[in-house]
Amino acid sequence: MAPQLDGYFEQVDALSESFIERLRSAVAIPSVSADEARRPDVIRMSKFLVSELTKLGAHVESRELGPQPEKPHLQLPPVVIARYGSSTSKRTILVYGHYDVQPAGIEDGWATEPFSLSIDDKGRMYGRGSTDDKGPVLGWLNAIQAHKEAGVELPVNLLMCFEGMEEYGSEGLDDFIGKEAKSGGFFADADAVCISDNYWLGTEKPCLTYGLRGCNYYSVSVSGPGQDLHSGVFGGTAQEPMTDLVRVLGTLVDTNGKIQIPGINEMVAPVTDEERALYDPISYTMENLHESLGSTTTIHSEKEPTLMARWRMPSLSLHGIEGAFSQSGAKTVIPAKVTGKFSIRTVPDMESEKVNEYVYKYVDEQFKKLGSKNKCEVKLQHAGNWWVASPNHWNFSAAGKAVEKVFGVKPDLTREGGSIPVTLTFEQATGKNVLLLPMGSSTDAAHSINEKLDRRNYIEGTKLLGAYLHYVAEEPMSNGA
Ligand SMILES: C[C@H](N)C(=O)N[C@@H](Cc1c[nH]cn1)C(=O)O
Ligand SMILES: [Zn+2]
Ligand SMILES: [Zn+2]
Repeated sequence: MAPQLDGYFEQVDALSESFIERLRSAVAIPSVSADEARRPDVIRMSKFLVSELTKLGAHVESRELGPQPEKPHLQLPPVVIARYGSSTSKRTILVYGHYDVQPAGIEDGWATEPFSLSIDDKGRMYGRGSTDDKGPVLGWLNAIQAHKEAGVELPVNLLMCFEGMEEYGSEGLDDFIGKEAKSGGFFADADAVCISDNYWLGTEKPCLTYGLRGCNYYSVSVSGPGQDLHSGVFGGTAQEPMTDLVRVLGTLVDTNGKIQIPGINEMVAPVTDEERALYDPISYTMENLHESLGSTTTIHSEKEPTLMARWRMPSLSLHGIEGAFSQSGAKTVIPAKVTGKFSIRTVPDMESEKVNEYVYKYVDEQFKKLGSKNKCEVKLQHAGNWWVASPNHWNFSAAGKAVEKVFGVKPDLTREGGSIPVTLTFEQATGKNVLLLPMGSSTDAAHSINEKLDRRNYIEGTKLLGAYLHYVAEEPMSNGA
């Protein structure tokens, strides 16, 4: 395999500038799934992928998912599915990624235009979606191209599934995967699944990830007055929705992250001694956290409770308030309706439905305690389950060998604090092992301002994805099903 991989690696290096241009084109499409006005751009991004994959010689289909639940005037973006190779003597690997991104605007504090790839002298490539998840998605396309141009045969059949609603709870995708994983469906012959959509723990050492937290995302709206009011004219005469909302939101979690909703923490599976022992060997320091956090304002001061808090415990975050005055300046308005957004990251053995029940009950109680005449409504916006898999499978061993080949180190085995709602769906629908093989590093600032992907992670990451396909082709079946 060595000469084949060497030829492939050389080709990746030779094509690296064109791979960066491919990422530049993708970042320039503001495919923000949460923003209705951006839906045409999300669709444009799907077309970009279809066109790139077609040029590479893949069989590509753009599959419609129908109207968006709750917003039926909007069509969901299509799922782009593709196949490269169909040899019955090769293993078939299904890869997943998403082409939608989180919202971003220069006014949020970005140092450069978020939808224009900007590369600094250290090779940091800034732009929304660079690491989450356009870089990794394009990594698969780059891997195909470099194989073709190096004249190296892809040692597996590659199935691809790229969606455009991941950052909005992967609406519509579960049913689609369920259907396509069945006999005769597009994904029916997958032997294993690989997802590149999370991050290394630090900046130097790659990792393989076998667990994710789930995410239940809520909105809580408080309304009263018929329209926004002048606070000089109406202040002191009307009960204010914003006052009620911040008081309710303030009861959900404390400064040290302890969730105040009864029943939530009680559902968490106890940590076993065996599990605790897994944390010690992981290469991670509080300095790594400070670097990625951009501050030292941590809740814990030690590595183990920090990693547990991220991977193994639930957390509740407040995200924002729709309808509130948020610009600079001093507008003296009383907003008539405000909607707070918060989410709970879930872990084993939390049950999503129960989490919802506890949240609704608690929010109602807290609002009632205020004795307000305003109206309060709490709703689930979307939910995705937690996932934990076995890393003792050929899918993981192959990825471990690929990491050693490309980066010269053994990867850490990690869990991830973020959520990829369809991971569990893929596992259940295909009945196959799912591996998370991240490309980006801990300092990439996914979802934040100044999101970036380092050139090294993108180019060596492309090598890694290709090398993984070679090692996966060679792994004996005995190691897992
Ligand atoms: C880990 C992945 N790259 C990611 O960012 N996932 C999102 C998924 C999500 C859930 N609700 C909204 N988006 C995340 O973890 O926030
Ligand atoms: Zn994301
Ligand atoms: Zn992502």
